[in-house]
Amino acid sequence: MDLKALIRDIPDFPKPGIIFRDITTLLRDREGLRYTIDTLSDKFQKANLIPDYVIGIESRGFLFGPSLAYQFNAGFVPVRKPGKLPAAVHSMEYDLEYGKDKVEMHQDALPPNSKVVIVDDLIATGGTAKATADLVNKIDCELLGFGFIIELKDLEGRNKLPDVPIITLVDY
Ligand SMILES: O=P(O)(O)OC[C@H]1O[C@H](OP(=O)(O)OP(=O)(O)O)[C@H](O)[C@@H]1O
Ligand SMILES: Nc1ncnc2[nH]cnc12
Repeated sequence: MDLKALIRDIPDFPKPGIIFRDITTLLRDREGLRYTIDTLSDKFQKANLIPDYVIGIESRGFLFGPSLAYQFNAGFVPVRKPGKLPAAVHSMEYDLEYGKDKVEMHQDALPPNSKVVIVDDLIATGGTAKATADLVNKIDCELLGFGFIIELKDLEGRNKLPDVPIITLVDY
């Protein structure tokens, strides 16, 4: 299936010069959505990456992570932007193009020695995924790999990530 044909390009959003890869048009397409989740989970399984927990990154990682977790009979753990999670959190700051941002995860979200994968819709500079991997590192868990629907290759975000398999479906 041609997933790129289902992803809409919006020029100059959210600022001039950025081509926004809009996955809402993929999500609303019933065959496209099924194909996306099935293919992502097949690729994980073929690589022998079977997690106990899927970690999804707010907010667009929440659109794919739970379905993937369901396929693996795994749990889903949200990583959120600051101040959203109610219980005690681990926090990790990371650099943006201008300034800084932060991601948080509940301290008790993952039992020690859990096997986890990190899922998001898209990897650009890799800062968000790297910060999420650093959060997992704070607890004694095993990061099996990453899954992204879209990779923006030119930004070389994968070079920031730890040396585990990275599964992607569409490159730009
Ligand atoms: O690789 P990076 O340069 O870190 O960028 C990738 C992140 O940017 C987007 O999220 P965004 O921060 O726009 O938030 P959203 O999912 O809530 O729209 C995307 O969903 C990834 O999480
Ligand atoms: N070009 C892009 N399209 C959609 N989401 C993004 N997040 C970072 N860069 C993006």
